[in-house]
Amino acid sequence: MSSTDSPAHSTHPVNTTTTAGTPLKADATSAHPPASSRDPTLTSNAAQGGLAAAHASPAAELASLKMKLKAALRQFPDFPAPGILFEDILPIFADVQLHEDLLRALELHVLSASTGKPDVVVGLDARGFLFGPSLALRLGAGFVPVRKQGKLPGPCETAEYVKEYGNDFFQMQADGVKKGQKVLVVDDIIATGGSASAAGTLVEKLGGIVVGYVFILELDFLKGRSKLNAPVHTLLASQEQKLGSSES
Ligand SMILES: O=P(O)(O)OC[C@H]1O[C@H](OP(=O)(O)OP(=O)(O)O)[C@H](O)[C@@H]1O
Ligand SMILES: Nc1ncnc2[nH]cnc12
Repeated sequence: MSSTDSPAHSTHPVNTTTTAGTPLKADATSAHPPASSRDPTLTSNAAQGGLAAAHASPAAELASLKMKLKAALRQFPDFPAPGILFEDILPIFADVQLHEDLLRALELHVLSASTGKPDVVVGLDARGFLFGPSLALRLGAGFVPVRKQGKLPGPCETAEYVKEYGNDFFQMQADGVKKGQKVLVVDDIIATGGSASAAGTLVEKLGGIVVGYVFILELDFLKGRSKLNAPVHTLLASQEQKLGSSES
């Protein structure tokens, strides 16, 4: 898998908004890097230059798809709490072509992984449900949800976790994953890694083997991947630091 190992970076096109308004194109700031800068996760020079229409390789196709996906993200300052720059992935799903591009990019990413095809895709409540089942179908894998506490019937395993803006409990049904099954954990965003780490803990409690984690977007300044004990694959990376932070 051509995993994005997310070296230090800071660049992506930025749409911001006032607290209640429509997102606006913004000037670059430390928290909102300039739109013209290159994103090191977009690795193909050809794709960056818009020359990858006829893809010479899966890597070139993936680079081209990433560029389109990244341009669709929106940022909302101070949501859901002051100091949080919220990354909104929903425009991807509102557009048929971008939705298709996302699934193709994730499929390319996973199929190039040395871990091979998983038996089960585990998606995290709630945004991991937006694409987890579709990706599972493409991979010929089952889909099993991790849900917030109190939503699942029958015997469940529970894990508490802390995320970028609060803490919560996750649950999985006790028979959701069978002993020895290979599991790919997917979610839209990794921030602190608390949510994904708790999901991995639940899978392991059920006897599953976590073969990898896949995210659309990584807030790599939070170093969430350090909490995860299996390969981490992210399509895009964003945000050098928290909104309002005085660090350079
Ligand atoms: O890496 P972390 O710091 O744990 O943060 C990442 C998690 O936060 C968001 O979910 P949220 O709990 O806001 O729930 P939602 O998907 O229901 O909006 C996001 O979808 C991830 O699941
Ligand atoms: N900054 C952020 N934007 C969107 N979802 C998140 N989940 C955790 N941190 C987030």
